[in-house]
Amino acid sequence: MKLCIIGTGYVGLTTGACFAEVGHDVTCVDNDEAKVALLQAGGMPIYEPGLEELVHKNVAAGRLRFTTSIAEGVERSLVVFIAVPTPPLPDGSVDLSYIEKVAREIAGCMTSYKVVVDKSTVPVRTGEKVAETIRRYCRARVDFDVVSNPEFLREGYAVEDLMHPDRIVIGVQSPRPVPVMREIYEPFRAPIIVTDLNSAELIKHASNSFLALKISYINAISILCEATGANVQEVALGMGMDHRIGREFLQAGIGFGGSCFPKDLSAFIKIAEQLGYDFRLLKEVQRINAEQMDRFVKKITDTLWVLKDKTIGVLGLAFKQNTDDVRMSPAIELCRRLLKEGARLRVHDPKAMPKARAVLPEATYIEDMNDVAEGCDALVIATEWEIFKKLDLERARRVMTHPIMFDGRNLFDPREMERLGWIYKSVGR
Ligand SMILES: NC(=O)C1=CN([C@@H]2O[C@H](COP(=O)(O)OP(=O)(O)OC[C@H]3O[C@@H](n4cnc5c(N)ncnc54)[C@H](O)[C@@H]3O)[C@@H](O)[C@H]2O)C=CC1
Ligand SMILES: O=C(O)[C@H]1O[C@H](OP(=O)(O)OP(=O)(O)OC[C@H]2O[C@@H](n3ccc(=O)[nH]c3=O)[C@H](O)[C@@H]2O)[C@H](O)[C@@H](O)[C@@H]1O
Repeated sequence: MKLCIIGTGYVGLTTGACFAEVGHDVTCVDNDEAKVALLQAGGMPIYEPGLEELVHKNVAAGRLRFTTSIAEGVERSLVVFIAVPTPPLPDGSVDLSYIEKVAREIAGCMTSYKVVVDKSTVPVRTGEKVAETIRRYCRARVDFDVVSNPEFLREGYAVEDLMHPDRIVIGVQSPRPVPVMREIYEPFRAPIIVTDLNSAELIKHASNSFLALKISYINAISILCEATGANVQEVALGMGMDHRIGREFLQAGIGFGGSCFPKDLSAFIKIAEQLGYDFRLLKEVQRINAEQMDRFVKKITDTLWVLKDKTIGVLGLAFKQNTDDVRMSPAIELCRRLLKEGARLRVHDPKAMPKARAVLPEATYIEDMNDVAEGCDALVIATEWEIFKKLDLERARRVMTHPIMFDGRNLFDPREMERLGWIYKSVGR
């Protein structure tokens, strides 16, 4: 099937590569000329495990190409996916100007029937507006269908999630585009849910909000664990083994971040408000998340007392492991809070240092994670990278003024850390 994807970012690029991998003919479009030039030259604008190989393989096979021209992509394809940003506005609602602009541009160059699929995360009723816009701006007066096909991939596992999805959601206004959508997804062998446009859009916001709720729930439980000497990881395990609850998304920590959960929560609360419902449950999820960071910073200041002129080593800058993405990263937020208190920072991340430098220029960047502790008054774990479990703890202990670790991701065993001579503080244990 000939497919076009508009917006070659985390979602567009990984989706495009996976569609090509299963045999579709894919044209990825982006209006960022530098990004397209980089991709055409064989470079990669993002780090995502397995993606580079997939892109190179499918470009070489002639199934994947990059362009800055929407007209070229639309002309060549039957199905046009929209995967452009939907960032938050200051009041929490969604900036839909990228979607609207792309919808107009697609309409302007359509000369035959197209299926226009929204993959960006959008408020309920956006698909209806996209359809109206295309109708208004399509000079050629050709037929089209608008489909909502939300994306559920996680950064850091994007290729795996796309190749083996739990489900595919297809929201339609009529049955006409359903066979085409089924054909696109048939190679992925996943359950397909066909529903109406509004339900599909709600499924996406409701899913992300529920996952955020799960994290805030376990973070709230971590407070009770700390107050009673219980262990939040064991509580989470005991809860999660009930298959109705499930074990995932029960990792207590410094709170969730990233380019999606915070913005999607705000958006969902705003949409609910516009529809006449005060979604207080989700406001509480936001409040618990903000307080979790406050509590962690307080843990550091309670122990170190004055942070001014102290040196703190921070391991982790990405918003989670396996990615170089620092958008709305709790680790970056934590660094900013420590800098504000007057601390000096020695920081390291396996992949996110180039992107972090742009938003956190005040820190000293250390190439080797084992060199971070040198001269530090404390070490902080801010991102759940598996590799940090291999930190040379004995060497770190020797080169620090005092071996204190604040583990915001519960990577180490508290008893073992104490045995090794550390003052060790984690979350909910
Ligand atoms: N990042 C993620 O893990 C996930 C993101 N989403 C949603 O997918 C959407 C896209 O997110 P990301 O891929 O993270 O964003 P991104 O910022 O990484 O990529 C978006 C791309 O669209 C391009 N673009 C903007 N306007 C354009 C235009 N007029 N014409 C052509 N290209 C244009 C940008 O240059 C950029 O390369 C958002 O709605 C997001 O909420 C959904 C699931 C997962
Ligand atoms: O809509 C989106 O963009 C995506 O948002 C999330 O994916 P992502 O933001 O890539 O990352 P997650 O793995 O969900 O982690 C988000 C944040 O929650 C934190 N987290 C996650 C899980 C957990 O148990 N505890 C916890 O604190 C992570 O550290 C991270 O800061 C969802 O998991 C995806 O299904 C969705 O497609």
